[in-house]
Amino acid sequence: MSDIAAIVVAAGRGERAGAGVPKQYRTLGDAPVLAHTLGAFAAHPAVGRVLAVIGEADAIQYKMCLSCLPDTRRLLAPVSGGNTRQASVHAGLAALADTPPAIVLVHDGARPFLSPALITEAIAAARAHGAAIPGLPVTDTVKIVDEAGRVTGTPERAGLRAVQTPQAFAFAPLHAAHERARAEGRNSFTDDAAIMEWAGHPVHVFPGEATNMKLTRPEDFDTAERHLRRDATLVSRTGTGFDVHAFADGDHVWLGGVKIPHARGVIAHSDGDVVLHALTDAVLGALADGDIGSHFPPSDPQWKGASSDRFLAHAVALLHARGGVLDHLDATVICEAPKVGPHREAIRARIAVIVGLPLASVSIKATTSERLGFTGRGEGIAAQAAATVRLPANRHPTDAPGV
Ligand SMILES: Nc1ccn([C@@H]2O[C@H](COP(=O)(O)OP(=O)(O)OP(=O)(O)O)[C@@H](O)[C@H]2O)c(=O)n1
Ligand SMILES: C[C@](O)(CO)[C@H](O)COP(=O)(O)O
Repeated sequence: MSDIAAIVVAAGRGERAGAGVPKQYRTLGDAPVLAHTLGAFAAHPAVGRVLAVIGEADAIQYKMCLSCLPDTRRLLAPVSGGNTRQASVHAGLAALADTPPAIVLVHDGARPFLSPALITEAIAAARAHGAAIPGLPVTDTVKIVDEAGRVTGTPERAGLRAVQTPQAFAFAPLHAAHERARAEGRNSFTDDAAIMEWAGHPVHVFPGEATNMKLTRPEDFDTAERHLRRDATLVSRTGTGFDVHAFADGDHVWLGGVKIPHARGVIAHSDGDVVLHALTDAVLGALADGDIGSHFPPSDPQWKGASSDRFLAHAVALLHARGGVLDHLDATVICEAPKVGPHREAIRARIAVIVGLPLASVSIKATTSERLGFTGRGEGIAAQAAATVRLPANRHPTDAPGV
């Protein structure tokens, strides 16, 4: 089982959004808000368990959400929340404490647009820093105002971040901090990072996503519907990639981010992972944005021996930065040996985690070249790949006529 669990808090009443029904159960597109949110975690390859914290009276609405999800296998039975967000998160942590995960993600049920890449980033940042939260630079000037409406201060804007969820933590210290806050009657923390700060833990901030809005006020639902409609107007593009490395002395090769024992190694500036290189070129091809060599020149010493995960992650980050969505990856390894079959599922799982796709959208195939050519003679290994993405029409400079 994965050592990562997600707690989705959805026990609020949505007073500020109005409409007489908790906002997480209002319909957005073709499903309740909460179904979108839970679906994002349930489909993420790295998340093993998803726990919803719901209102005591909301069991029927919650069941409706489940009926909108294609796969509910990783969803645990929901638990009841408390009177505050803090109390609801505490209820979720308490429910996980008997079989604690290493990392827990805490997310608002009312933030339905988080991307798979943000979940991947949150997990990586929590592994690296213990406590990590997504945040965006503030674009308005922020004032501190007293009860009479008088400005009492203007904080330096450069150091401010508007923070979001998923907030990601090593489970044990977050659980302990929540327990301590509860025992000491500290009940007014508005996010989990604040509890960790209060308990003396450093918290790292990584870039959030402008689209990861929290539905809070009535007008937010119009923005959310517009966001969904924009998604429907994305145009599909396909890119292809191809890569070759010659065999040399060594005892392993890297394929799709997995180290595979083999009687030979490869000659390469990086780790020589033909699968990740071909996939990186395929994503860059779909973006019409050069190739792996133009983004990571082999002449640059910093890429010497580099793990190729970062090349593919970079290409996918470029796609997201342009408002695009990665839909599917497909690669074929061409070699006489090593045999890819025994490693296929591990490779698919690793790639799924690197790019934040569900496993069902990552395909790995292999073929020999019938002993013909350089692969047939065992002189080297090759891979070809295709990436299917969706992009906003006319967003990239190279879409403009004449460019
Ligand atoms: N007692 C609470 C309060 C909030 N939440 C959840 O925490 C998230 C962020 O809270 P917020 O946007 O404030 O939601 P509400 O409390 O529902 O909104 P409002 O304050 O307008 O009533 C939401 O997904 C909400 O359902 C919760 O699980 N339990
Ligand atoms: C956790 C949070 O979403 C981070 O921005 C926010 O603090 C929740 O605040 P709310 O008052 O419960 O909406």
